[in-house]
Amino acid sequence: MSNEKIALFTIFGGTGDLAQRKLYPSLFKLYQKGYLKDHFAVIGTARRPWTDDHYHEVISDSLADLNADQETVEQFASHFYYQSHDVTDAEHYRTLKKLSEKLDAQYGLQGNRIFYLAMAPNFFGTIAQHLRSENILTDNGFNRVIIEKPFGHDFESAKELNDQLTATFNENQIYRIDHYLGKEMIQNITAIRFGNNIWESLWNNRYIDNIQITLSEKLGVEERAVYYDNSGALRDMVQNHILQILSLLTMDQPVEFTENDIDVEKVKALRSLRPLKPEEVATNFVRGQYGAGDDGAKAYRDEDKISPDSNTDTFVAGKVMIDNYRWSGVPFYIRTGKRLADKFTRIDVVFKRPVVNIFNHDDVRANDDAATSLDPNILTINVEPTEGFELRMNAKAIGQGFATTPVKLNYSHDAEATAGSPEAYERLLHDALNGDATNFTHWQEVADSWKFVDVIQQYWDEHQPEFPNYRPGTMGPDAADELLRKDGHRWVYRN
Ligand SMILES: NC(=O)C1=CN([C@@H]2O[C@H](COP(=O)(O)OP(=O)(O)OC[C@H]3O[C@@H](n4cnc5c(N)ncnc54)[C@H](OP(=O)(O)O)[C@@H]3O)[C@@H](O)[C@H]2O)C=CC1
Ligand SMILES: O=C1O[C@H](COP(=O)(O)O)[C@@H](O)[C@H](O)[C@H]1O
Repeated sequence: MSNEKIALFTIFGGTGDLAQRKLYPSLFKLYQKGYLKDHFAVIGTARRPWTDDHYHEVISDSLADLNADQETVEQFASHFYYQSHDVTDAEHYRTLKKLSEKLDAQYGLQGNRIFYLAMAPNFFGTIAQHLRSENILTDNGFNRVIIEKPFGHDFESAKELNDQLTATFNENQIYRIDHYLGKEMIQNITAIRFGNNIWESLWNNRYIDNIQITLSEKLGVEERAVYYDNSGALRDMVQNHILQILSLLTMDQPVEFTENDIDVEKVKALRSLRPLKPEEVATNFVRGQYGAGDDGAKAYRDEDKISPDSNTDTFVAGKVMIDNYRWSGVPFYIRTGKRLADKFTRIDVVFKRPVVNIFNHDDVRANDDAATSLDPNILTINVEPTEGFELRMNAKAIGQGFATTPVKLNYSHDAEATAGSPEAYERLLHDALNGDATNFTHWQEVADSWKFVDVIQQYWDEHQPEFPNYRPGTMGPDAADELLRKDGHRWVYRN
């Protein structure tokens, strides 16, 4: 049976960085795998006056790292058409409509349309509005719109944007990208939780002590300084990726593994986040900005296109509580930042220690405490660069006598399987072609996430930070360690 998908992609922002670095290579991989074949076409659109021939060269260059054979690349690129225009100009859409109809007839696209908005978010509303007013949507096929992040700057702007989009598209036609949801190991969270009785029966406040989510980046803001300086780590990484991961870790079991059932549970989890009062922000959240490195690395404020007195956060750590029966009392520690020690994403699930240490009764008596000096079991989900799981347990140390020692059970996907597995954007484009929005964020999730984050951002905006406060190559400011220390915890990953 053929797996071929039929669609016309219209990429707004076809000359941009995202299109060239992520979208064209991902579409090409779908082409190599036969999901895209004869019945697809792509219109790239932006203001630059490119010709189709030049566009084909750009497509070909964007695939350079994939080492594909030239003939396949040329065949793939021949499905691409470039249209130069300004998206604020209604004339643009009339030309687009004509070209779309021509390509539909030429490639047999059955009215199926995917509109990919790979542009600055301030254009999303106007594009959606023109797609409606200029009758670009079809009656005979599907119409889906993929929206890049950021989805708004706060709850109000996100709502305004959503209202603009829903004036043209139904919620089930809107695919809000969160590329973390396309990552193999993030998708694995539901598999390990709901596919293993040992985990699901322990996945609650009786057995779990705390959960830590770390999204650490070694690089700085690179080419995206202007966007980042207006955003900061809280908006850039916490509102979306981290809260999405948190919702997958904490949601209750969906009735079925379907988009709707999963969405219902994720929304419940996000609605259970304990909202912070402004006066609680400083004790539950830490912000940071990197200074200069000993090796001559620039401070954030000295980076290109960054304001020299910028108060933008390049690091966030926080303690999040979830007020429901399953999670009451369990802290979720989150952190993310630029120019940290290394590039990795991991989740550490720290279990409660055994209540009695039969191997050392003095230990219990001395502490007068339920916890013992036995190490806690820790399940680590390595999201990247290694993909796999690690479980720390206590075992008998080899040899005479009886002492316990921590050991690790380790599983990693093998390098060959990982190399062949689809990249996040490829997976998500494939899902959108299939009409499956499970790994996209629904409006209610976006809304609840912004409401949680807005309180923190607003408090920060009203209070002057003491920046810079961490050195590049570290895991952020000392206050991020103190955040856990004062609860009697510590980060599982420390450098
Ligand atoms: N790049 C990345 O790694 C990531 C990007 N994103 C998001 O993706 C979106 C695009 O980002 P990115 O590709 O980096 O941005 P770029 O600045 O590289 O691209 C912007 C695109 O918009 C086009 N454009 C700008 N103004 C107009 C206009 N008035 N009419 C028509 N086209 C216009 C530009 O082309 P021209 O100048 O020719 O008009 C260009 O193609 C943003 O929402 C960003 O936040 C999200 C995650 C990662
Ligand atoms: O969304 C974003 O994510 C990247 C990090 O993504 P990863 O897949 O490389 O972990 C981040 O660099 C960027 O600032 C942010 O907008």
